[in-house]
Amino acid sequence: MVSLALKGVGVSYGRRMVLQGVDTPELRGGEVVAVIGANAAGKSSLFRRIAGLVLGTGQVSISGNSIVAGRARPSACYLPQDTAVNAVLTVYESILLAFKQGGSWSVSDAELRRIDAVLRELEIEDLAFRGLGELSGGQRQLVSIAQTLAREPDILLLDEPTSALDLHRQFEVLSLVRRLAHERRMLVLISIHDINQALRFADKVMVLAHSRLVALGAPREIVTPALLADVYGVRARVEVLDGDQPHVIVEGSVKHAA
Ligand SMILES: Nc1ncnc2c1ncn2[C@@H]1O[C@H](COP(=O)(O)OP(=O)(O)OP(=O)(O)O)[C@@H](O)[C@H]1O
Repeated sequence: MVSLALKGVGVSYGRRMVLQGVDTPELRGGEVVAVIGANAAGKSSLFRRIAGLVLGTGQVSISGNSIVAGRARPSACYLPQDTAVNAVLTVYESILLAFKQGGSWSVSDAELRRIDAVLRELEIEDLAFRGLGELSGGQRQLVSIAQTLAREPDILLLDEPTSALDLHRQFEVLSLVRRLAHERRMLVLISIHDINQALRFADKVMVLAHSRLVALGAPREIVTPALLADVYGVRARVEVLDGDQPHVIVEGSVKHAA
């Protein structure tokens, strides 16, 4: 089973350090880890560092092997926040291309069935032969997710994958990702601003603030009013709804507290 561990990981852009000293215990396949934090906290930078797309200090180990930036690493697949659109391709072609990246160009029936299954699971079969350029923002986001899932990576780094999706689609995508993580023993790191979705779908929460990892653990233990005040500057309470589901209710800003 795949595992990921970070030791003293840092990221700088030029002389500006945006993350430092990020240490984690071994995160294992089969888990969904929500990475949360305010805007510019370094969530995308951490993902790029894990994917080997930016250099930095410390050590990223995947299944015990240290990762070196710039080397191809098919086991970790990064879905960026903003994905470029090649308007010439159809949805199906774009998924096929993403899927075949770095591999042979022959396509087996089993591989075509895998793409069909991903389209079906994301409920976008009707888009298969539409051009990418004619899709809505949410539809494009679903296609990007399909491209990533079709590759069946061991580690999936999803950077705000539901930011453009409606409520139904958010629920469906997060449920699917959670199910696939558990079934395929895939490790999923997902950056997400909706704390309630993180509480609902993640097995663990990782919190970035003040250029550091400030907390990592079970969502209901980590997400407390004190943490929300520190990380987001909000006054909030956590209520248990539907019997067992914790839910964050934001009441105001710490700055404007009486
Ligand atoms: N390519 C880059 N060059 C220089 N600075 C960068 C670059 N990418 C990100 N940064 C800076 O690094 C910091 C962290 O950015 P990052 O995108 O990792 O944050 P984030 O937590 O993903 O933010 P958001 O929630 O707003 O998407 C920010 O201050 C940002 O301006």
